[in-house]
Amino acid sequence: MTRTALVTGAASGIGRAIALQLAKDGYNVAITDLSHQSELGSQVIKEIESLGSKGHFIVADASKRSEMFQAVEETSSKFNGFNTMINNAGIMTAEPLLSLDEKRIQKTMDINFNGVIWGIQAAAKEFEKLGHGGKIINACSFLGFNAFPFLGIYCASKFAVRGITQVAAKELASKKITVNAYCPGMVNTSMLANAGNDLSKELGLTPEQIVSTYTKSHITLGEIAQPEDIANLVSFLGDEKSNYITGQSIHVDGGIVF
Ligand SMILES: NC(=O)c1ccc[n+]([C@@H]2O[C@H](COP(=O)([O-])OP(=O)(O)OC[C@H]3O[C@@H](n4cnc5c(N)ncnc54)[C@H](O)[C@@H]3O)[C@@H](O)[C@H]2O)c1
Repeated sequence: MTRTALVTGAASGIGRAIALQLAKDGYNVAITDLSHQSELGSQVIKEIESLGSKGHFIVADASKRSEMFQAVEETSSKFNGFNTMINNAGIMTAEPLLSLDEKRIQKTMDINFNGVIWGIQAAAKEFEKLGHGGKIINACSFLGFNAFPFLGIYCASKFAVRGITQVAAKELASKKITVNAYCPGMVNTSMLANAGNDLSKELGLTPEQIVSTYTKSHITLGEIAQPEDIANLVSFLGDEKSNYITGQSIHVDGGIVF
C-alpha cells in the first residue's frame, strides 16, 4: 500500500526537500505552509507530481492546534490513509537575551515547540483511528544540544523539541508509533541567510563572514549542508529500516564540534 506523509512548512527550504525526497520514495505527500506561501506551495505540488507521486497543499499555521488537526484529517481522507508525520515548520529568532520580549518568546515557542506537540497529537490520534502505528519525525537542530549567543529562545525551543521527542517516544511506543528528530547544522536555506543578517550586528561580522567563520571553526566536513542532506536522513527515519529507532535526535550536521 502507498504510504502517505504530511510535511509542515514545506513550501520552501528543508521541508520542500523532504517532501520531494518522500515523493521519490513513492509516498503520497501533503504539505502545509502559511497562506502567503501558497504560490511556492503549489509549485512544490507540481514538482511532487512530476516525480510520479500525488501531492496536496494545505494552508495551515503549525502554531494553531485546530489547523494542525484539520491538516492531518484532510491528508488522511484525501489519500485514504496516513503513516508519517514530519513536524518541520520552524522560525529563527535572533535577539540578545536581555532584550527578548514576551511576543518574540511566545511566537518562537508557539511555532517551534507547540507546533511540534500539535503535530504529535494530531498524528497519533489519526494513526489510532486508522488502527495502526506510524512514524513521527520532528525538526530539532544542533542548537537543541548547543548554546549559541543571541539565539537563546531558538536554542531553548530546540532543546524543548529534543525533550518532547523523548517523552513522546515513551508514551506512544505501546501504540506502535516511533518518534525521532533530525538535527541539522547550518543548512543552505532562507533561514540561514536571515540568521546571518540578524546576527551580523551582534557579532560584528558580515553575514558571509559569520557563515564562513563558523564553517571553518566548527564543521568537520568544512561546508554547510544542502536541504537534500537533511531529507536523506528523514527518508531513512520514515522507512521501515528505522523501525527499531525511537526517541532519538539524530545529528545531520557535517560533524559540528562546539
Ligand atoms: N536552515 C538551517 O540551518 C536549520 C538548522 C537547524 C534546524 N533547522 C530547522 O529546520 C526546519 C526548517 O528550516 P528551514 O531552514 O527550511 O527554514 P525556512 O525558513 O527556509 O523554511 C521554513 C518554512 O516553514 C514555513 N513556516 C514558518 N512558520 C510556519 C507556520 N507557523 N506554519 C506553517 N509553516 C510555517 C515558512 O513559510 C517556510 O516555508 C525548522 O524547524 C528549522 O528550525 C534549520
